Amino acid sequence: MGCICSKTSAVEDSREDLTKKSLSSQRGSELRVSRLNSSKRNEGIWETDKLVGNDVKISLIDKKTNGSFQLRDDQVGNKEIEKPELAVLNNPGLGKVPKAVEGEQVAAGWPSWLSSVAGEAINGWIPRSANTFERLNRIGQGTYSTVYKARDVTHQKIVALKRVRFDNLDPESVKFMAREILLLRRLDHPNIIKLEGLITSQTSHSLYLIFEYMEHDLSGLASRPGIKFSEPQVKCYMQQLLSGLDHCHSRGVLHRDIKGSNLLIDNNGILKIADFGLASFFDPDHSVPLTSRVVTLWYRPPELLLGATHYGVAVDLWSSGCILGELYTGRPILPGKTEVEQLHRIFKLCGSPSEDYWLKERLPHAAVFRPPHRYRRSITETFKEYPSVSVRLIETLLSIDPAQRGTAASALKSEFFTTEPFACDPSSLPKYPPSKEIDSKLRDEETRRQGAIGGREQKARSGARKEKEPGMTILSNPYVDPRMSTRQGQHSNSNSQSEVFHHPHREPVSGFLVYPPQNQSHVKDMENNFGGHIYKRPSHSGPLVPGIQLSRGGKEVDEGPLGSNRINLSKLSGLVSSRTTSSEDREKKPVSLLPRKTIEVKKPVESTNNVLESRRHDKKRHSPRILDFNQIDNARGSTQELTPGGRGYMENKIYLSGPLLASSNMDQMLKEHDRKIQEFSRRARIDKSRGGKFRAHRK
Ligand SMILES: Nc1ncnc2c1ncn2[C@@H]1O[C@H](COP(=O)(O)OP(=O)(O)OP(=O)(O)O)[C@@H](O)[C@H]1O
Repeated sequence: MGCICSKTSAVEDSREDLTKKSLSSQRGSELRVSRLNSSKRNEGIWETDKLVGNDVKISLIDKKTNGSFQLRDDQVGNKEIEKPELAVLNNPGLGKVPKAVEGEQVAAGWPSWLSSVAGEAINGWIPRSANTFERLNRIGQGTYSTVYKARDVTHQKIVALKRVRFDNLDPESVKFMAREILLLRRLDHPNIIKLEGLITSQTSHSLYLIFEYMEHDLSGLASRPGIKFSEPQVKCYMQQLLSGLDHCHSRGVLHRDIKGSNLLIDNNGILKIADFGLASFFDPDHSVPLTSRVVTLWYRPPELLLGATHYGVAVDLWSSGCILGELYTGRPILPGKTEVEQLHRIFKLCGSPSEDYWLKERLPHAAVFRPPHRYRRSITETFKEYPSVSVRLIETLLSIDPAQRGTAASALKSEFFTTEPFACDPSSLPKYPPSKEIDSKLRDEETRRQGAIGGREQKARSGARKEKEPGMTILSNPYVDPRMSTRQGQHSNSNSQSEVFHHPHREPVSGFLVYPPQNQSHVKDMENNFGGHIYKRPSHSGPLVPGIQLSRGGKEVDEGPLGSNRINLSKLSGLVSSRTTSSEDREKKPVSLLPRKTIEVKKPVESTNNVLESRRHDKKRHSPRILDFNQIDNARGSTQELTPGGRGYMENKIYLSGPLLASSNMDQMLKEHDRKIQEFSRRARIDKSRGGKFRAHRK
C-alpha cells in the first residue's frame, strides 16, 4: 500500500486524489509520492510525465533515480497505489526515459541503442570501461551468454563478467536483456547475486554484466566426483535458496529458472540465486498473462507444461522441490526428455491431477495432455529412505495444485528447518575446488572423446570380423550420454537403456549425497518410478545431449504455446526455455516418424502488459505440432519412441539389420545371381572376340 500525497511545491502535505483531472493539471509538476513496498516505505519525488489521449496512461518519473512507472487505469482515482513499480516493469514500453535523460546517458558513455530502448535499466549508472578489466578464463557457457572470470583492475578484485547475447539492432532483444538488469537492480539480498555494474561504451555493440565472483554452482558441485552433502548441508543450501526466493517474491519477482546451475555458491558456503534472464515481475493482485515457456524442463511445474499463463510464486517452489529431491537422491528426480515425457514422469511421481483440478484450472493443453488413466501419488514411497520431515517438504513443494505448494516463507518455517539436525552455518561447510557446470561438461566431453577413441580402436580391431557377419545388428543409440557414467559412475555399457537410481552412498560417485540407505529397495522403486529412461542433463548451454535438437547457439526451436497452433509433442522438447529464435532456427523442419494426431490449440488473449513476452513468441515459427501421450506409457523405457526435437527414428540411426528373406528364397536368389554373372562374362568374352565393345546393359 502506498499513497501519493501532494505536489511538493504547492500542496505539500495535503493529500489529493489521483484523478485524471488532477494529474492532468499537475502534468510536469512535482509530486511527493510515498510508496509502501512490503514492509518498507519508500519516498521519492515524482513528476507526471504524459497523458495519452482519453486512455489514461500516466507515467510518473522518479526525480531521484529517473525511474518511471505507469499508473494503470484502476490506480487512477485512488490515493493509494500498491507496488507502483510493478506497473512499470511489466510494461516493456516503460524501459524508456525522457529524451533529455537519454542525452545525458549517451554523454555519460552509454551507447544510444541501449539508452533509447532501455534507459531505465541503466539509469543512475555510469558504464565501466573494458580496459579496466583483465579477462581471465571462461567459466560459464549459457545459451544466452558466456561468462568469464576477470580481474577488476580498478578495485583489485576478481569478478564474473557475463557477456549477454542479444541483437542490439532489435529493440525487443535489447529490452529483454534490459529486463534482467532492471530486475537485478531491484533485488538486494545476501542470497541473490549482486549486479555490480555494466561494461560497454558509446561505440560498443556488446554489453557485459559485472557480478561478484562465485566459485561454484550447485550443478558443478553435484557432478564433482566424491562430493557428499550432509543433511545439515542440504538444509543450509535449501534455507538460502528459499530465503533468496522469499526476497524475490516479496519484491514481485518470479525467477522462473531455478535449477542447479543457476544456484551459485562461494567459498564461504553462501548460495546466491543467479541468472534472472527469464525472470519477470508479477503482481499477485493483478495477474497478467505470462508465457508458459519458462523454466528448464526438468524443473518445470505441471501447470506450465499444461500451458498455464496465469501463475505465481508456485512455479519457483516446484523447482525448489525438484532441487530438494535432487539433493537427497544425488541426481535430477524428473529428467524428462520432452514435455510429454516430463508430464508423464510428474504424474507417475506426484499422481495425476484430480477431476477438480482439471475443472478448476481449465489449462490450455489439458485436453491434450490428460493421461488416459489415473496415476497414484508415490512421493512418500519413492523417498522413503529419507527423513520424514524432508519428505513432507518435498510433498508440499511438489504438489500438483500450485495453491498447495505454500510460499517460500512458509517453507522456511516448516519442520524441515525447525527439527534437528538443523541447517549448518554456511561458513562451516567444506571448501571445494572450483566446481562449475562447465567443468563437468568439459569432463564429460573428455570422457566422450576418450570413449570415441577407444571405440575407433575397438572397431579397427573387430572391423574385419564384423564385415564377415552379414545380418549383424548395429545399434547406435545417440541418447546414451557418456556423461551418465561420469555423473553416476554407472552405465559403462553405452547401449544400456535403463535408468538405475543408485543410492549415492552405495555408489561413491558425484552428486548430492546425504543419508546412508537402510536398504536398497528404493533403487527398484526409482527404476519403477522413472520408467527406465536414460536421463540427460537439461542445459541452456547447447546440445551436449546428442539427438536433442537445439538450434544454432544452443537455443531450442521454440514453438511457444501462444498462437493458433497444432501441437507436435515429438517437437515439444523444451529442455530450454527459449528467449529468442533466429531465422535460421525457424527454417529447420524437424522430421517426425511418430504416428500423428493433431490438435488445435486456441491462442490465449495477450495482455498489453505482456507485450514483450508475446512479441518473442510472435517471432517464433508456429508450425504444426504432433502429440501422442499414450505412446509414453508404451515406450517401456525405449528412448526411440521419445524423440526430442522430433527427429524420429531415422536420425537416431538405430539400424536393426537381420534376415530380410526366408533362407529358401535366399538360395534361389544366389543361384540366379550366379547365373547372371556367368551370362555377363560369357557375353563379354564373345563381344571381345568379335572386337566389339562390351555393353553392360545388353541382355
Ligand atoms: N557470478 C558468477 N560467478 C561465477 N560463475 C558464474 C557467475 N554467473 C554465472 N556463472 C557461471 O556461468 C554459468 C552460466 O551463467 P548464466 O546461467 O547466468 O547464463 P545463461 O546464459 O543464462 O545460462 P543458461 O543457458 O543456463 O540459462 C553458470 O551456470 C555459472 O556456472
